[in-house]
Amino acid sequence: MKLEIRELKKSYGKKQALKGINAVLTEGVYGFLGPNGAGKSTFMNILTGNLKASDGQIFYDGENVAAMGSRFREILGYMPQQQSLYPNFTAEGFLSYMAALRGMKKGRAGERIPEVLRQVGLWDVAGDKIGSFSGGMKQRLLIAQAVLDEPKILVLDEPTAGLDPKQRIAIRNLISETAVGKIVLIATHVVTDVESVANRILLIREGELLTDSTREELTARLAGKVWELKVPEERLSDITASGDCLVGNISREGDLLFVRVIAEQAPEGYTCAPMRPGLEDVYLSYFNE
Ligand SMILES: Nc1ncnc2c1ncn2[C@@H]1O[C@H](COP(=O)(O)OP(=O)(O)OP(=O)(O)O)[C@@H](O)[C@H]1O
Repeated sequence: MKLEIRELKKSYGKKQALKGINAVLTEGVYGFLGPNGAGKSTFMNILTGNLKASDGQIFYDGENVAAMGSRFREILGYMPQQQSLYPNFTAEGFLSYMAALRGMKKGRAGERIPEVLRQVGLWDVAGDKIGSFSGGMKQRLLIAQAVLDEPKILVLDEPTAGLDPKQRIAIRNLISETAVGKIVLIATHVVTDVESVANRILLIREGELLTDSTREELTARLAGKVWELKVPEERLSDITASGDCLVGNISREGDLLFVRVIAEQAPEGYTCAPMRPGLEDVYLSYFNE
């Protein structure tokens, strides 16, 4: 299974939102990371057929998806950013409706709906109205509709937006479980959403793909460059103003601050411990501006 994106471009008037994206996706989970306005939604909307590209093509196993039409949509599952789901539908009713929209046969929908409701942990509330659901439950229902027709390609746009930390973990685990055997693309600017689940990371900025690498390859580039400094509060501005390092997370213990930085060399004059680079550091190193 292969999804190939060739020189994909999109302009809105003078604004070039995608400037020629090239990528080859095979089975696995891809984290599609970039700051607001980078072009993630534009890319996802083109992939899911909601928006027309200005130029370029997408191929699925060598076949142009534009020519595949509804055959491509049938193998695609899409979880949009959270939207107002019909509050008066029950979870089960909503999935029946989505199954009908997708043209699923009644018998198959009847088998799949209980299956996916169980998978996302909503079986017990299958008959409850969506209006009574929490944000996390709604996200789970959106995942359920995306995987209902057993898509080969699963596209998730900001799957944990608006959720609390516990719900985020539950959604991430659910994505890992449902991802098996598929091409899964998760667009987000929340690094922790993809850190543990994605095999590959695509970084996008201003419509350009900066890198397509494994997490390990990306973090290896920062080996020996991430440090934690112990800094008295009054000296924090020295670090932020120095320009020698990128400043990441800051945590406090009493009067001392623990400041995570990326720097070519250990900053002098501070108690300093080397740290193992993570994806957050990678993100900071690309998108600090
Ligand atoms: N309909 C539109 N008309 C004009 N400009 C647009 C339109 N949609 C998006 N843009 C612009 O294209 C660029 C890419 O936007 P896009 O929504 O794809 O980014 P994004 O990475 O998804 O951001 P976010 O995380 O905020 O959703 C931005 O500069 C945005 O302002």
